Amino acid sequence: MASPVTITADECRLAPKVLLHDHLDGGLRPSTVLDLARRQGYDALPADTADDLAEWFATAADSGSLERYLETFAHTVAVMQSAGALERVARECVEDLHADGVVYAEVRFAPELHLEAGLSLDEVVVAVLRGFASGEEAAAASGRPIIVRCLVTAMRHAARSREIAELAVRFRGRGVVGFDIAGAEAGNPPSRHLDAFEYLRGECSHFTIHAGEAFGLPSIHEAVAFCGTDRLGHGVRVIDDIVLPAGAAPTDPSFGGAKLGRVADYVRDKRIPLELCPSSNVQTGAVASLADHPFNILAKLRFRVTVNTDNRLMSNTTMSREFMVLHQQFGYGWADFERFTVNAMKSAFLPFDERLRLIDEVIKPGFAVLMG
Ligand SMILES: O=c1[nH]cnc2c1ncn2[C@H]1C[C@H](O)[C@@H](CO)O1
Ligand SMILES: [Zn+2]
Repeated sequence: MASPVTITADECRLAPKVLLHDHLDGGLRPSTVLDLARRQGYDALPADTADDLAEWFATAADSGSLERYLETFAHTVAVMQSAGALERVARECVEDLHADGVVYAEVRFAPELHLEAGLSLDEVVVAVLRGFASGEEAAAASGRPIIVRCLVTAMRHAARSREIAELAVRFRGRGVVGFDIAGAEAGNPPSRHLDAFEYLRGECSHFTIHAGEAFGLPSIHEAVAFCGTDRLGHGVRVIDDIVLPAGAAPTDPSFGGAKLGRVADYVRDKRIPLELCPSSNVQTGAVASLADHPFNILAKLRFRVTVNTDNRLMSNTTMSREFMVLHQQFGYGWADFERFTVNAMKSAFLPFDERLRLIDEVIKPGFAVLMG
């Protein structure tokens, strides 16, 4: 389906965007990785200019395997071990999202990966929140505010999820709005961390789970049915539980004859948001190509789809670029992007009244301008 309008990259930057799935350690500026490495004496970087490093990350991450994709994080995590480095990376993250026209973001990272130089979990979170606050202040002073909140991630192959869940609750109301698990999915099912999820549910706290990315439907089933997740990180393989009408093309405007299995039905009925990350999903092999991405099918079937970056450095992307990619691939126009953005804002872990305010005062007026 061709879009009735042609959308440009500049216009995408102007759109008020909402980002729910972005990793702090996957979004560093290449120049900052180099600078921090020099200052800290880290000499294992695979390139020594910002351009070469950017290209190295994008190429190495473009592996078709989540495990190999994740290996690239060794270099970013290595230079994020001091309070000063964490604060700088967090502040620059807000600056970059703000420059890209993001109005609300939830940025996640795994505090347990930043303890090598002796920081405590709490000190790590404090440093990151300080960086976010300083980025927000600068944005507010520019007259175009951005709100950035933090999700703390536990690594699914490790055994600290309960401790990290307690960290999320301890920092609730101070900038942390939820919890996540990430890392290599195969062999590390969400149910390994049931204790953390039960604790969070008892605390009326929010969480999302990376599921249905490298591993299929069983992982999504566990995340929604056993763990009770609020959202799905990716969740892209929910498509494996959907049978399309014979001969349906990915751009088919109607999938009325689609047959949903029990898991897909549950995800859609409960309006469980899918944090889809088109470019990253191709790099990790979650989908074979952008043309094969089920984004459009899921959107047409009225799943609660949202657009996300995952790792801006590894995928050499931004929210605007993900919008452009979807526009070029599926012909989406502003009404579609407004719907995906409202989907994201409704699904955020921010208090309800603040979500409504952003929808009514920022997102809808912003898209109204673009729609002329
Ligand atoms: O897409 C992903 N799937 C699973 N784990 C991921 C993904 N992107 C980043 N991570 C991991 C690597 C990071 O070090 C960690 C915390 O941000 O989360
Ligand atoms: Zn992710």
